[in-house]
Amino acid sequence: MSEWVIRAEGLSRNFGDTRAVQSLDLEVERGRIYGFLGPNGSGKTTAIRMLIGLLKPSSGTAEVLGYGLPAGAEKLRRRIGYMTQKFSLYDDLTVQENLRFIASIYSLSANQLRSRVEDLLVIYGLRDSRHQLAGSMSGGQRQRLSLAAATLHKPDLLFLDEPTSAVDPQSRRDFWEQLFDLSDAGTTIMVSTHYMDEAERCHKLAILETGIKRADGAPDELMKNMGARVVEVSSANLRVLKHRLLELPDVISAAQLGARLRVLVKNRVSSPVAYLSGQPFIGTGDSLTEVRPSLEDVFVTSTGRGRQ
Ligand SMILES: Nc1ncnc2c1ncn2[C@@H]1O[C@H](COP(=O)(O)OP(=O)(O)OP(=O)(O)O)[C@@H](O)[C@H]1O
Repeated sequence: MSEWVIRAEGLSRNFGDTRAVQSLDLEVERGRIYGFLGPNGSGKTTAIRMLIGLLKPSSGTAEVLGYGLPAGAEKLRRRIGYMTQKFSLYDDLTVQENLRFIASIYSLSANQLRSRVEDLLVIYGLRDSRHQLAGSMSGGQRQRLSLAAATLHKPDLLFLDEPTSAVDPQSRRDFWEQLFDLSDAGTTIMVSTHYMDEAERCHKLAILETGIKRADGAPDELMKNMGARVVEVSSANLRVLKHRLLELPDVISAAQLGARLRVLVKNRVSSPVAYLSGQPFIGTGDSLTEVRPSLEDVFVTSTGRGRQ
């Protein structure tokens, strides 16, 4: 039986005339990694801040780890970890001092504190830099330190708001390995991102645009039920071809990827390759192949946005 860690219904938040989050329904199961995928300003941070009880909803309800919000926010805070977009530790303390300082907030005994900090230094590869000032660390190291701090009290639920926006691809991959370890050990993780590859690693995700959830589900499921087929077109004349393709009523988008165009064709077209090949502006030297959808294609079809 599923065990819901987060349930929200009609969750909304306005800032003056800005409807930052609109009527968000959400169900997140224990031990899963759930993603919010959306561009800047789509409401990811606002949704997360409501779910941790930092921000009062304008309307709607949310229950997180069994606590109704905002009434249960104080109790909830002890059982969650939160890592924000910005580095929020002390630049002028060392790695070890930062962790010890945070640990002291959780009223651990001196022995527990020492042993937990030692464990975290090992888990997050920070043992050799324990005496380094946090302010002098690389983006990847700071991110590992932030994750160590957010998980210090072994939270049941971890909120990560665009955690990898300031790090290189290798650090991002390493970071995700750590998230999978945490998830395997039973921690539920909610992560916001605007990176497609990162969203694809989530067990489930919601695509947000202008505060509205446009689609949700497992990445595979979203790709399967996308409502469009994908054709890649190679041609010597991509720029012109792209504009002609976009004029067709059944073409949703045409995005150039290097020497190819990735064209999304509405599902009602039964044979998208034949449909495109039959257009008068497609030359004999052009090649067309149907390919598998990606999460970026799902994003384009569900939001109407994308690389045109
Ligand atoms: N405290 C606030 N006061 C006024 N407007 C706000 C406030 N916080 C967010 N907003 C507005 O609400 C909308 C959603 O912002 P939010 O930060 O939740 O989006 P986001 O998807 O997290 O984007 P980003 O990655 O840029 O933080 C934006 O239009 C933003 O300007």
